[in-house]
Amino acid sequence: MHIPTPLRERGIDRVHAWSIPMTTRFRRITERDGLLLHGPEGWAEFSPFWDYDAAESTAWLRAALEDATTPRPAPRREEVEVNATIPVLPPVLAARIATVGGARTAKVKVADPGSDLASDAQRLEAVRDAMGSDARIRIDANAVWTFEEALEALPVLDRAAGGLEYAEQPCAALEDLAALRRALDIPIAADESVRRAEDPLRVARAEAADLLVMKVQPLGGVTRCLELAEEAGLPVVVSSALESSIGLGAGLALAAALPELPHACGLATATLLTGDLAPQPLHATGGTLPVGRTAPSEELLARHAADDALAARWEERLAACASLL
Ligand SMILES: O=C(O)CCC(=O)C1=CC=C[C@@H](O)[C@@H]1C(=O)O
Ligand SMILES: [Mg+2]
Repeated sequence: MHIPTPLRERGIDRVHAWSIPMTTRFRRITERDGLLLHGPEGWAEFSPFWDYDAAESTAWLRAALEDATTPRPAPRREEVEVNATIPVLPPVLAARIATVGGARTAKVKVADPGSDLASDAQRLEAVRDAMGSDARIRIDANAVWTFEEALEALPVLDRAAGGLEYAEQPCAALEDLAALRRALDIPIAADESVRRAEDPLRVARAEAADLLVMKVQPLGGVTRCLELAEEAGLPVVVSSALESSIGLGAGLALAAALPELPHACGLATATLLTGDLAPQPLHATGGTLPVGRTAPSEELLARHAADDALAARWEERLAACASLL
């Protein structure tokens, strides 16, 4: 694959396109794909979702370039506590994956077009039953509710879950998030209001969230996330963008470098992929993941190589983003 000049100049000497089917449909996708870039520090991942245009995807490229070419920040911890991530599934299946990898925290997807409030509540009840009373359960509504819908749904789901750790992005608008915080006793986390906003700190200034979800690629890299976290002054939950274990490693580097990490991180998503690029994929044990750089094997790069048509789309996308750097 052609390596754009600005990347070559930064020391990128290899680019590889990959594609791996997901175990379950998540975020309306059934297949995860992207590029790995190799540079002086090792391999890094560039894998913006296809609904991100070139301008928005350029932050993802900055993140990958930083990770491939500059040393990661000094870690303050060697392992990171992670949550199980539970897609919109029937209660029996949701309960089965709630404790995968020994997780003591679960994040349950709700408000999907394919589910309703009653089935979301049943999923939460099943997850609480499976995990026990001391586990933490959070939900993620991906910004789909109106304020009124959230005001109705959140107390119902809070009861079904036997208490929510927090609700992630119940509504899209900052005013609605702020009003929910005032109206309810359930902490609110901002995700889309951070990762897709022109100003990721506006949500903190608007007092519209109790905590911030940070994803390394959409926010432009580990260093930028650390700066944003310091400026925001709110607790941070590091979460993945459904990367392979190569990209998850950058999320773990951020989680390891944050001065404080009071909540489990959403980085245990390698189990949502049917395969991985690293011989030892980042699958949690004892509810944690180890911090450190993960390298792919040649065998797995070959096994999961994108076909020619997909590789050509990625080559084009890389060129477009590189020209915007
Ligand atoms: O936070 C987690 O437990 C895992 C990551 C996760 O849920 C997500 C990753 C990428 C895209 C998203 O739709 C989703 C999220 O909204 O947080
Ligand atoms: Mg989210």
